[in-house]
Amino acid sequence: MGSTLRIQDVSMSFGAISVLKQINLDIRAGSFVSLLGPSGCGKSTLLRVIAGFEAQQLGSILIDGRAVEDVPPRARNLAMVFQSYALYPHMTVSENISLPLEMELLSAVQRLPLVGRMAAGSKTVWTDIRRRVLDASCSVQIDHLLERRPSQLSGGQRQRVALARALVRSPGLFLMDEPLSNLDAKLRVAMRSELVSLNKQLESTILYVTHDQTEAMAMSDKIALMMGGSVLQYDAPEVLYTKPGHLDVATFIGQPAINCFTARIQNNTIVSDGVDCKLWTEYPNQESTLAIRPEALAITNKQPDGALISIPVTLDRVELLGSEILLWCSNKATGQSVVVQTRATFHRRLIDQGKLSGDLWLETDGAGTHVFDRNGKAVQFGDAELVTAVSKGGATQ
Ligand SMILES: Nc1ncnc2c1ncn2[C@@H]1O[C@H](COP(=O)(O)OP(=O)(O)OP(=O)(O)O)[C@@H](O)[C@H]1O
Repeated sequence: MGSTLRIQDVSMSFGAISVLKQINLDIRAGSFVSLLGPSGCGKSTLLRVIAGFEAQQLGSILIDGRAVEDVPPRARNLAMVFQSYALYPHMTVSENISLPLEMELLSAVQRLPLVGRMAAGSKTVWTDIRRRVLDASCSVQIDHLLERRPSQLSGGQRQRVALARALVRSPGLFLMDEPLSNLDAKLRVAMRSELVSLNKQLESTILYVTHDQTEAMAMSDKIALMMGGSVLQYDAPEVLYTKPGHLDVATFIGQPAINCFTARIQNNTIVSDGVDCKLWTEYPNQESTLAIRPEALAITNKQPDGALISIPVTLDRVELLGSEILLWCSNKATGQSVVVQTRATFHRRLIDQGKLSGDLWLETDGAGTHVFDRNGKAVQFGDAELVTAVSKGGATQ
């Protein structure tokens, strides 16, 4: 069974540069959690602190409920997998995988070349090591490569060796730092599902560093989105996407990026230039941001009647992605670019029906729409017309 990991108020600086700012994370045993964020936000540093290669100035790390500040890296019951594989070129695959076990299980005498094999108890330990090397290499399907050297392997095979070397000690926690980023796109996708299967099969806990949101969204039970040394949101992937708590989360997650409009909260309504917006909020007056996911917008040549949000636009460019299509538009009043994502077949139908000619509008019923206050915090809002109806004693359904 995997370990639990608790990170409590961890802060860390390199000299005057504050790299981790009061990080708090609770990671369940057996779960797959990603640290996601842009380059330089502190993901690798946090991993190195957990591994014990760097020391935090404040806060604690608890593995299986035990504070590990005074526990050396080797004794923390964890294994790290790096982007660079870190294999020994002069050793065979088998020797690379067995090395961590040899260091752990054999005495200094038993490790001596030739004579070590004859030392007392050595035979039993070596039998155990060989069995575990075979088990680990079978788990990642490289048991047929055990006698090769790293230079005789492809990138994907080398990464599997690095994984097997981490697996062989059966640690409760795996720390993985961008382990797939040296692989080509196709192999990366294949290895993604293998890592998830391995996580479920071994019930091990995996903390996985990546700056690739697709990778994090595809693999993780939960994602900690980091920026500037802080965790902005720690949630399941779909929650990060559908309920971003902060503007930076909304803009980081999603491809193409969410459309953002400068707006203001004015006497309980949300106002944005060139946008007909019928959103209501109890929030106090202030500058804000209105954000709409590209797939939540529909394009029409009929002036929207009753849409919560509509925007008069011109259609500038169409970009085919395969089954999906991007419609790059600009707001007629402000010139601001707005992107719409839709099915290519649906777009074809609109053209055939002559619905992409003449005056055009984008509209949404409020799905995929978010409002953020001047500090970037998510704002609760509702339908202004519904609120008016309720206040006049009208029906709410
Ligand atoms: N040994 C060090 N000395 C000084 N500054 C460091 C050191 N290691 C990292 N930093 C700084 O700490 C910050 C966080 O670095 P870190 O490697 O943790 O970021 P990251 O999110 O993993 O980035 P990337 O995705 O590019 O690997 C960066 O500004 C980096 O320059």
